[in-house]
Amino acid sequence: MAFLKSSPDPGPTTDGATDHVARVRSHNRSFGSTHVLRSIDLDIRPGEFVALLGRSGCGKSTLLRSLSRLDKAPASEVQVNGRSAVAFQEPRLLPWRKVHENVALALLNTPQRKDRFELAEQALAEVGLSDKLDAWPLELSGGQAQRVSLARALVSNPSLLLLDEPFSALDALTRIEMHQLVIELWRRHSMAILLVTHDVDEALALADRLYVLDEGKVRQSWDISLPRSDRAPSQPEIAGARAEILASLGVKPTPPNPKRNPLKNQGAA
Ligand SMILES: Nc1ncnc2c1ncn2[C@@H]1O[C@H](COP(=O)(O)OP(=O)(O)OP(=O)(O)O)[C@@H](O)[C@H]1O
Repeated sequence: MAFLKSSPDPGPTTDGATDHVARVRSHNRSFGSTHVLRSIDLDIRPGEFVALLGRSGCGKSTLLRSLSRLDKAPASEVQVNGRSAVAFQEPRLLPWRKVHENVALALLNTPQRKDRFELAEQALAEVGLSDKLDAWPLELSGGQAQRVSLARALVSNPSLLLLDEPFSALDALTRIEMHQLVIELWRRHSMAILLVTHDVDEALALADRLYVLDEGKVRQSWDISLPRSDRAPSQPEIAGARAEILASLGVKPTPPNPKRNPLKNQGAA
């Protein structure tokens, strides 16, 4: 079964349409004479998990900043319906605030201190850190700090969660645990997620849809219908999808090591 299908181009903007949490049309962003984003079209539907993949410097974080409103874009180019929240590559916790206070900082519109604490407590329980409420950020491991950052993004109940390479600094095992956690949170909260990543396998494992960005342009977009739990995809299926995605960026997959003994892997050596 082919699980990678070319996704149709986003249609024209319809006034008042609410079939999307984010809609980007002909979005350009330049810094001085450097054109970073060039006529980007992109849609994120409610509850959808979208990955944005591309080489370093192609404009992924710039697009995420437009979507998060950290960088102000014209409303005709970037529309986000509802609240968005971001988790960055570095957890960005305030070292002089306890863990629960760092999470509660995202609740500026919740006036009662007690309510802020309860919501922070709940969000920290969801990421498995009930025992770290009163810890200081410096007492956390990298993975735990990243969980706090996720709790801080979740606590405001966003309809769009923006993840800017939040797992790239973690070791491989912690990264797998974080993938599982994000999928669990995504299912429970039914929010849409945009994950910025360099990692083709991470995008394939997590996303429903994938946009490949290259030199500030959307090169290609795909629907991914890779079953997450019912049936593990076969190695050739994954390899085929990976090769197709890499080809859109003009990259060839790493060839097998010719010195490796092929019999060894078959258990015959
Ligand atoms: N505030 C800014 N002022 C000037 N140039 C900027 C600014 N923000 C981003 N850029 C430039 O825009 C380009 C794209 O940066 P961006 O951070 O979006 O890339 P990226 O794809 O997220 O890269 P990476 O994967 O390495 O994080 C880079 O050349 C960067 O130097």
